[in-house]
Amino acid sequence: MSDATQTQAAEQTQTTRKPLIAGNWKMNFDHLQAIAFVQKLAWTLKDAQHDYNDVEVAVFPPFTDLRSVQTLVQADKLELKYGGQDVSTHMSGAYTGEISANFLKQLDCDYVIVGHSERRYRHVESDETIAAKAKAAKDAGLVPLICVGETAKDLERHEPSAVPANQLRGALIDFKPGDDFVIAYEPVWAIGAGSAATAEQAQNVASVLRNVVRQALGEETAAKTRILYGGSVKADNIVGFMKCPDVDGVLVGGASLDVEGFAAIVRYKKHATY
Ligand SMILES: O=C[C@H](O)COP(=O)(O)O
Repeated sequence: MSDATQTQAAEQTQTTRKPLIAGNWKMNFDHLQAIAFVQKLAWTLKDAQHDYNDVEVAVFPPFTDLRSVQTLVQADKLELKYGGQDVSTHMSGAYTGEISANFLKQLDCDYVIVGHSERRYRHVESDETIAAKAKAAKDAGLVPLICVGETAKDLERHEPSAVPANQLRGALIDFKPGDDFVIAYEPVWAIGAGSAATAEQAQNVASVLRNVVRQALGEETAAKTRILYGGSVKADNIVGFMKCPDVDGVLVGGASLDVEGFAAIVRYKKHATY
């Protein structure tokens, strides 16, 4: 398929992919703060008449908050999705400190993040480990949100898309056509930096990543798979990313910890001209 045909195909299918705005809280908020945050977010979005069918919203609290979030979501019948920030490659047994995908599923998690750069680099997780985590999530009925991204050092030696594309190929090794997963392209140099990639940079890598999915799992899977951008996303830069044909949402870190700021990101269509 030529580049032009691929871009045209991407533009046509983007409308069928529901945008996902995801907040990764990282190691912030205890369970009481989590309850207060989710309640306030739900009220803010309700007041703003947010349509969750139009734009999906998910939060990724620390493990210790998940039961509280589940209780609140169920009691108040919230349409908010949630998930874990990491998962074990194992399902049960003598793995001190690990949390299995089945445990997350039992808490009605929808998603789980795998391969975040803070795990890849600070916890030295290999592509093989991340592939095993993505498989464990899938096998338990969770949708893995697979993070990929290049460091500033990678950029000295490679094209921007080279490392993320390789990471994605590695993570998808056990996936079949039709499987559900989400990809988050997070250039490591933009995470927590205060300065994001440009929309053009995000689109260029996202389109390569969609091609990786196309080559590995076929056109149908490539067309339905959502690709998020992450790295210093805020209310004042999200619109540029959401206009990219291959970007279907964002994974927000720091700016997801402020209810008003995160709600403004969720409501990006209100401050955009489409
Ligand atoms: O998971 C989220 C990313 O690491 C982005 O974090 P950030 O929005 O604070 O740059």
